[in-house]
Amino acid sequence: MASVAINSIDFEEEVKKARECYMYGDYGRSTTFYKLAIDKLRRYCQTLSNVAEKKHGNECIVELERELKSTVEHERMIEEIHENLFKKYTSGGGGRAAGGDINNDLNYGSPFYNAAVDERPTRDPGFNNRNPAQGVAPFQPASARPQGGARDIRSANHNQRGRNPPSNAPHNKQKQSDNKRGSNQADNAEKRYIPTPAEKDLVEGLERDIVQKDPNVRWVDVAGCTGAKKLLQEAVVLPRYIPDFFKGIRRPWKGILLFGPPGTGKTMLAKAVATECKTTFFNVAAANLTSKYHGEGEKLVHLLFELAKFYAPSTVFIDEIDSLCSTRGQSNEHEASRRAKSELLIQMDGVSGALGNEDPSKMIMVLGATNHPWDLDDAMRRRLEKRIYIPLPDAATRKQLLEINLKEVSLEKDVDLDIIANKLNGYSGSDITSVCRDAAMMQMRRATENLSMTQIQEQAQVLKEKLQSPTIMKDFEDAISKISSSVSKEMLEKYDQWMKDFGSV
Ligand SMILES: Nc1ncnc2c1ncn2[C@@H]1O[C@H](COP(=O)(O)OP(=O)(O)OP(=O)(O)O)[C@@H](O)[C@H]1O
Repeated sequence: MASVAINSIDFEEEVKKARECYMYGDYGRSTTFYKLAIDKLRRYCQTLSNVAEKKHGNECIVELERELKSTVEHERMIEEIHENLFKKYTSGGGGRAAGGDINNDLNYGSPFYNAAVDERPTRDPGFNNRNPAQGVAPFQPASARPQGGARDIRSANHNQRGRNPPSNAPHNKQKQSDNKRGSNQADNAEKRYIPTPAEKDLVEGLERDIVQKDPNVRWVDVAGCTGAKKLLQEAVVLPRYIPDFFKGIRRPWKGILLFGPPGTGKTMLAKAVATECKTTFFNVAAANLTSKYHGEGEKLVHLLFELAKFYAPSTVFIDEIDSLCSTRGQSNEHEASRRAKSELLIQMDGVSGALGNEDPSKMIMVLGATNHPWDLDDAMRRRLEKRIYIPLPDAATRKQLLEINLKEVSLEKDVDLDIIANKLNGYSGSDITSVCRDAAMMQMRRATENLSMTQIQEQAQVLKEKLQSPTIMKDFEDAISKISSSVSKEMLEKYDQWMKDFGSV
């Protein structure tokens, strides 16, 4: 059939999706999209008066119906395979362990899956080797064709199995709703979110850049911040362990804001929350939501929360949240970021629903961080109900930070950490890390001061011994004189004021 010239109407999108779903083995959704497309095209043809156009439109309908029929057949075939497998395991031959889950058994990763026996459906011997695109009619536009060539239909079937067990198998009903979007791997394997073809790239990007299974930062790794730790424990950790108490008026907070000068440990605190609560950690730089994935911010935010629900319990940490949720209606606000922001607000409202279901294992906690709390949108500020100030470290915390940073550095006896901590008044945690790093490098600088690269190579062994000598007090004094505090007095006054106006204690 010739390519269709009726490009202007909106059934193209349905055809595109129908074919995409078909290519990826998602026959159920493919069928739905085909039906929608056919319906739209049929109605469109009824409005045509030009005979040739009408004839062409009807030819397209016939072609789409043919594609639909083949999709339905494939869907049936997959269901049949599942049924056969089910019969096999329930007739006693499969040796399933008591209490085992048939859905797990149907996964390829399962010990019950035997590729040699179960792989190929018998109904259509050529099916597994066929490029699915060959089976479908060339209804264009070409843009509607999936890019990158056809995917192996066997892996598509694999996905189909992992994703949705056969709808007509009664034993699967419960599991099916629990496991709607993800593959349910064998018992000990990690479950994975299976995206739709349209979501694939974004989900892969999110999983690569954002999801962290174990951030591995404990409370003890974060110096000071005692008040913040206590509040976070009360707000995040305790509801997970004693959910019955955190109901009604005591319901957990929808979201928490960590604000304060840069480099004071906000990110570390968020990671510690995720580690201590054993939640999946989503570490999102808000700016990425609008810039890195051009124009897809809204979709990305939506998917981010889909993933968070799927991998729940989750902690969604949004750093620099002010860059996404700055005061609304500013003339320079881009439409895409406005939409992403609205989606974030909607999703955050939904998060309380996740908590409201009273299942702590489904809990999603949104933690925002900002160095510019005064730039936050009112709507977002309201949703970040608990607002915790992470100030510059006090003297005791500064000493603790020095100890943490210098635990692998040998120090001369004259090094007095209390004196250094006093000198670092006004420095942030990351400023202190920089001072320690610089001080620890002084030894190497002294040793290599007048040497060329060639001489350094030649004297490597002697140098190595010299570098064993400890860091001295003067190294710290020199480092402090070179590195100044990154936070100004005016900024600190601004934080204090905002804390008085909007902060939580
Ligand atoms: N309280 C702290 N305990 C231990 N290390 C800290 C602390 N505060 C800062 N640091 C050091 O500073 C670095 C930066 O900390 P972190 O990223 O948590 O700060 P932040 O407040 O999130 O900064 P920003 O606002 O710039 O994102 C850490 O990797 C760590 O080396």
